Amino acid sequence: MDPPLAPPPPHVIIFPLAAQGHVNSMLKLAELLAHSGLRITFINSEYIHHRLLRHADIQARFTAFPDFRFKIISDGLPLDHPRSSDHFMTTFSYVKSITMQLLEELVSAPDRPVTCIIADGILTFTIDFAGDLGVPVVAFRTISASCFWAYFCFPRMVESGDLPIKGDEDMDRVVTSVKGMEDILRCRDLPSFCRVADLSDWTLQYVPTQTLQTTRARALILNSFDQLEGPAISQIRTHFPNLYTIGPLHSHLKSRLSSSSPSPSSPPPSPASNSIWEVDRSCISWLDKQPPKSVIYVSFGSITTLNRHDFTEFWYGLVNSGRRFLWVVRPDSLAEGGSGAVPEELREAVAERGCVVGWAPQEEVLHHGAVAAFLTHSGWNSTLESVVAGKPMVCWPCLADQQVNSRLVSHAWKVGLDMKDVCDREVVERMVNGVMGERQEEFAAAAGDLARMAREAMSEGGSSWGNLDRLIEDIRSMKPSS
Ligand SMILES: O=c1ccn([C@@H]2O[C@H](COP(=O)(O)OP(=O)(O)O[C@H]3O[C@H](CO)[C@@H](O)[C@H](O)[C@H]3O)[C@@H](O)[C@H]2O)c(=O)[nH]1
Ligand SMILES: C[C@H]1CC[C@@H]2C(C(=O)O)=CO[C@@H](O)[C@@H]21
Repeated sequence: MDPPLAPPPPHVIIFPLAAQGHVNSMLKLAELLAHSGLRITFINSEYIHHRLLRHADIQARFTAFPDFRFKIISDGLPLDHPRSSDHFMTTFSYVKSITMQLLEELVSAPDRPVTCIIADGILTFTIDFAGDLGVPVVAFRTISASCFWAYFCFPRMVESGDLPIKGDEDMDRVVTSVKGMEDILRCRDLPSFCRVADLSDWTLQYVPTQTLQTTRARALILNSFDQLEGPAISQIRTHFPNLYTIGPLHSHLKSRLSSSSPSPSSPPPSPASNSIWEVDRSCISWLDKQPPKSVIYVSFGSITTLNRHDFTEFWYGLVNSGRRFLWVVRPDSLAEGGSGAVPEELREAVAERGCVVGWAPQEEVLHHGAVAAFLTHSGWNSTLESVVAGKPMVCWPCLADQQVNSRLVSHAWKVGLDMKDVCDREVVERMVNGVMGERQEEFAAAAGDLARMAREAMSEGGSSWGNLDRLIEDIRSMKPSS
């Protein structure tokens, strides 16, 4: 008699918000779980998938896992829609309207019984729909634990009078109702959505509500590590007994792939690209020609746009600093359209000391020996990548969680400067020279310590490594939907 067939591996559906910063970290998680033998179905919007196929190596990378599938959905917008930062509020309601049918289709596939769904923590309606189908949901919030916790404390902030923020005079008022972070947050450091006087503002209601709804998920995954955000993580644990801090995911993935490579002495795999923009590698050749630690890398992420005034102030501040700089200016970076071209009188200096590309291999750039520091918008992926690379930061936060993240850099970890709420050429010049000049050693030492802690967390025996093993065992213990 033939031996009984081995049961199929657990099948996990991964459901990110259709945005570069979310897809990036959730694709890294997908690769980690596939690498451990789980079956994955990754839900991508047509817009994101189309661009990943064009600009990243996802086809080649994921065919290595025979059981890996992409499920393509619409985000409700035409493919040529510019998708600036405020389009998410439109897509949330459209994606919610199609999610029940989408999950019914996936869960009813006879050959791929679903074990669980890992859903973006900003899409908690998935918990209800999956619950109706008897499928557990694990939430993955792609922002910092500190920002997640600030959103979670929203009701306490309103009750204590910390919110609403009454106007400019309030911005430096200390916020005392985010437990564990009383000594660090001012009004101006709260997520940008808090900068409204009307508490019934849609976004101010939606994002904290999604955060509070997360308690109804079976578990919570955060792309962070215990030593990086101890105060917030210990508070979150009191509400989420099943909490998995498994970050920095981009580097955790490399650590796992290296440890399982045929010859551990082989160089770590080059960072897999999840870019939805065409990467211009000419900046690496340019960096190769620069002296060690002589360049400041400048990038404001995948959705931030700048108005003409801010663009001009950054151009003058960077040139006047006298430093070499590599600046990512996405084709859609300028809020009013146009190319963000160099002001005529700066062209000679830029030609001499600057390099401008539309999209860079950021992880590789941050690890390059010529790069001394990072002028960033403080998106969470960029922040973690700079932490792992041991590079000090100048932070110019724009949106959402970035305000919290920049405060962590300057006042919790002390690995850089926070240029929050200012865009002025003298300040840009001063801050760039602050991290690259007189205080360079101080910031580099602190950034080096943080990078070491990150390496420990995602090495075998570290907290993130152990938490990921625990998450995988938890998933294996779940019964697939019949
Ligand atoms: O030239 C570039 C510029 C960026 N990146 C990558 O693009 C990602 C950008 O992610 P992030 O730094 O998190 O910024 P956003 O794209 O703005 O991410 C959105 O999503 C994040 C996760 O939820 C939030 O923290 C941010 O505030 C939000 O704006 C990072 O992995 C970068 O390595 C490149 O590869 N090349
Ligand atoms: C545009 C933002 C709305 C919320 C998302 C987010 C989050 O809190 O998960 C962070 O920044 C952006 O990616 C999204």
